[in-house]
Amino acid sequence: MAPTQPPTDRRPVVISGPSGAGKGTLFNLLFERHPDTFTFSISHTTRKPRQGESHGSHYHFVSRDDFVALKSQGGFVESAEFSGNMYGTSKQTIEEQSAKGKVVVLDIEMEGVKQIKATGFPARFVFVAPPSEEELERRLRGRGTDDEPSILKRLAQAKVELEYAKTPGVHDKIIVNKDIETAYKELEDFVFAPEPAAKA
Ligand SMILES: Nc1ncnc2c1ncn2[C@@H]1O[C@H](COP(=O)(O)OP(=O)(O)OP(=O)(O)O)[C@@H](O)[C@H]1O
Repeated sequence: MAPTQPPTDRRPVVISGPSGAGKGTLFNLLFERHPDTFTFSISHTTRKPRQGESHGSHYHFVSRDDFVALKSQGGFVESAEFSGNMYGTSKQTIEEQSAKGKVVVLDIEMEGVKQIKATGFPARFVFVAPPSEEELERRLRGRGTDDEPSILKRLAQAKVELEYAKTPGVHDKIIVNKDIETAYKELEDFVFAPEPAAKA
């Protein structure tokens, strides 16, 4: 049976895994089936807003100087630069969203996961794996959102991520997304499970 009470474990849920493994599909189901329980973390970025994007809703749009200052104060749990723009998840944003009673969900790539772990920020780490590399390729092609170079890049990166995920203790839960409803149930069960007792 689907849980009717909010999760007792309030730590943010960090979801990572290769592009095309089905992270988005899974957390969209979680948001749909538990409206008002979860929220996405809103990232900071130095890139300019695109048409239709608003400050505080899609991103916190900040100047490079402000970004760098916040970073040097240890204000980000993770940050990265892509195509000349900086992106990061601020501790304050997570804390504010948690204070509104929501469980924060973060969709983060592997380097970000490493950074969050290094800061010791309390979080739960879920890795979504594809059933096989062949199926991952089928899904990436089937999705129809990427051109050939992008698909090849994602597949190469997937190998690195799948290798990293074998490191013991990195993830609290590994979900192999074969059948979507089975994988969803695993995610839901994990997210709603009580917080494990602290080790003495
Ligand atoms: N269990 C499943 N069985 C078959 N197809 C699936 C399954 N889960 C997801 N898919 C499909 O695989 C494709 C990739 O899924 P999705 O976009 O959710 O991946 P993602 O991990 O969020 O990727 P990205 O990191 O690039 O955003 C989509 O077309 C989706 O519909």
